[in-house]
Amino acid sequence: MNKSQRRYQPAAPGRKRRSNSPSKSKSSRTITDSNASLELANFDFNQSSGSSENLDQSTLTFPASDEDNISVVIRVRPLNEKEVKASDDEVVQFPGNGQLLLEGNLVAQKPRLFSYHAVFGPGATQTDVLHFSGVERLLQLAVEGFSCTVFCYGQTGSGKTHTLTGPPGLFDRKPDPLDQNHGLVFSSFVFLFQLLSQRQDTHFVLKASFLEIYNEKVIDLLNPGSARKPLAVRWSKKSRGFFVENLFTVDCEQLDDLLAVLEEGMRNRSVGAHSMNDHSSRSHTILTVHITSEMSAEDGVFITKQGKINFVDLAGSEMTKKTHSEGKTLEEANNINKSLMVLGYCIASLSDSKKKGGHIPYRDSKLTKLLADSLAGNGVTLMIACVSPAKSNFTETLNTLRYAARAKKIRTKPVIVMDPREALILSLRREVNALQEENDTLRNALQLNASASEPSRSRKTSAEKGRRRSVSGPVRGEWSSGVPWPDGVSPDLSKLADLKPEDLAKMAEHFLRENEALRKENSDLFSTREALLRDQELVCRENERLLRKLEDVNSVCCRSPIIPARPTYSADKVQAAQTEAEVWTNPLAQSDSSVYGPKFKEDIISERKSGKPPHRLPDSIQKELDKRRIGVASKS
Ligand SMILES: Nc1ncnc2c1ncn2[C@@H]1O[C@H](COP(=O)(O)OP(=O)(O)OP(=O)(O)O)[C@@H](O)[C@H]1O
Repeated sequence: MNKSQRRYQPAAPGRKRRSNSPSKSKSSRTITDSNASLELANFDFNQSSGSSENLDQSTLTFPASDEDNISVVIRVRPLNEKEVKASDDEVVQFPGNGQLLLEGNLVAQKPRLFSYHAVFGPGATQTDVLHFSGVERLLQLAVEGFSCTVFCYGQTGSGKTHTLTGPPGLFDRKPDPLDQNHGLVFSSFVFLFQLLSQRQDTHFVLKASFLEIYNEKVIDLLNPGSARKPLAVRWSKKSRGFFVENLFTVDCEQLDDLLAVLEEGMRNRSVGAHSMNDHSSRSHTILTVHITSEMSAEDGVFITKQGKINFVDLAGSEMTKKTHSEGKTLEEANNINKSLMVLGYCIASLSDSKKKGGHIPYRDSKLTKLLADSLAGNGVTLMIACVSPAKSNFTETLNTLRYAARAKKIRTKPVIVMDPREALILSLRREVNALQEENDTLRNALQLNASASEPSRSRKTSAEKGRRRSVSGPVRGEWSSGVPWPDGVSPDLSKLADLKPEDLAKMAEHFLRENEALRKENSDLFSTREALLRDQELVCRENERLLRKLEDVNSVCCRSPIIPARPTYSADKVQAAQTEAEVWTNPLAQSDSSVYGPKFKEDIISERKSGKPPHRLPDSIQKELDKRRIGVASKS
């Protein structure tokens, strides 16, 4: 990439930013112009502003709460030329408070009211989406070490690509950085570099990758090669997540480098035309910026955090009858719909509180494998659902709004990703500091010439610490660590000056023993922690092994004509459900009473005695079995 050709100003001059007043925090608000409306409800303006003051850097959990829902905002695009020409009616209304009203399509249908974190009307600008969708807050969190994702979902032609990267053609020529049409990705990059420039105490390293999932194949958009060779998606034991093997990542020292990644990927992504969109994305794309930060913490310890932000532009769901897709476009549409269906099942399972802890079919598509962490793992996620206001798209709009409402119920547990060794060193360092403080307190208690207030303060501190360590509090004649006083009675520390030298010597000896006991306790705690970490590692490995086994079993099940395939949430499953009469099993292959019960076993035995085939098998399989049986019979 030629960097010199792509040099931009870090902060685009002349771009007006709407200031977010802190006083508007958590307020409902509507911004309207001639034909625009932007409703914001229950939305924390502080959190979406450019300040990182709210972030508690000392904790390893998400600052708002230890569990948080996926944020969901809706963007309604204006009617397009075709819809205007056809005098299509608008069926979407904006009552305010982050609500959206979808009018009934038929006279008999009731209007439906949905509620989200924010709703952007047709007149909302790209800058409005940047400031009020919460993406700025996500960028701050990514800088703090969280794993963040913004994904756009919606039917084909609803404005996903427009929202993320801008209108079509923007990247056909060298893009103008001042163009107000740039999407969220471009303006996020600018905002990100502004954030980084404010953090002089931290060293940042940025790397970016850009991939697409086209017909269930992962293609590197920064290094597609002439053959567009697909890359493998694998499970990482270390990060406990899926990753794309050999994906090209580019070091991005400057804003230019990030923008060059965006341009390059946009040029290489798969785009096609159908009757509902002339520039339809035929693949899902994931642009990831990895942000590694290194800052000095305490006593020369450096803390490294690995944050990231994913921008996911999903291909639009499409009704192939309406898009008139055929041939290659039809194959693409089927793959798009299939992977979106798996995503839908994952979202439905995750949002259903009754299914908490149940199986989530992430492994059924590449898209869900790569989004697993964003959907329910340790990430912070923002979903932008794009819809059309036109009556002709009523069904698709209703589906998207339902999908989005479900996603809103999903809770994730965001955590900062840190190097485990560094985290351990930091916590050990903190323990050592606490011990040193304790020593100082004890030493202070021994200083005879100290001012009168000194011993009383020391006594208070020691007593407080004793309370912290001992559940039942210090017992008379016994120090908090359990080391008894020589004569069984603790001395009055406020009268240290009156003590005899031999008593003081005894006391000093006692404090030394006390200190020794504390060190031992500390080292015991560390050994326990080490043992626990080892146990955890073993459990993880075992889990890993079982998952691999499960995958093997699945793949065997899917291949075998005898064993029914595991129900997967895919088009196949729906088809199978529709033709239930065709679903069959081979009970001879499975006679485990724990699965089928004793009655089932008896049935099989009686069926075997009667010589009847247990179930009607498909003809081709039955013929094959008969052939083999004949073969066996003639041999014998
Ligand atoms: N909010 C908007 N304001 C103005 N034009 C818009 C808006 N949203 C979408 N459009 C226009 O509508 C057309 C279709 O949008 P876009 O290609 O972004 O849809 P999409 O959801 O990404 O579709 P697909 O899933 O087929 O890729 C584009 O010409 C785009 O510029």
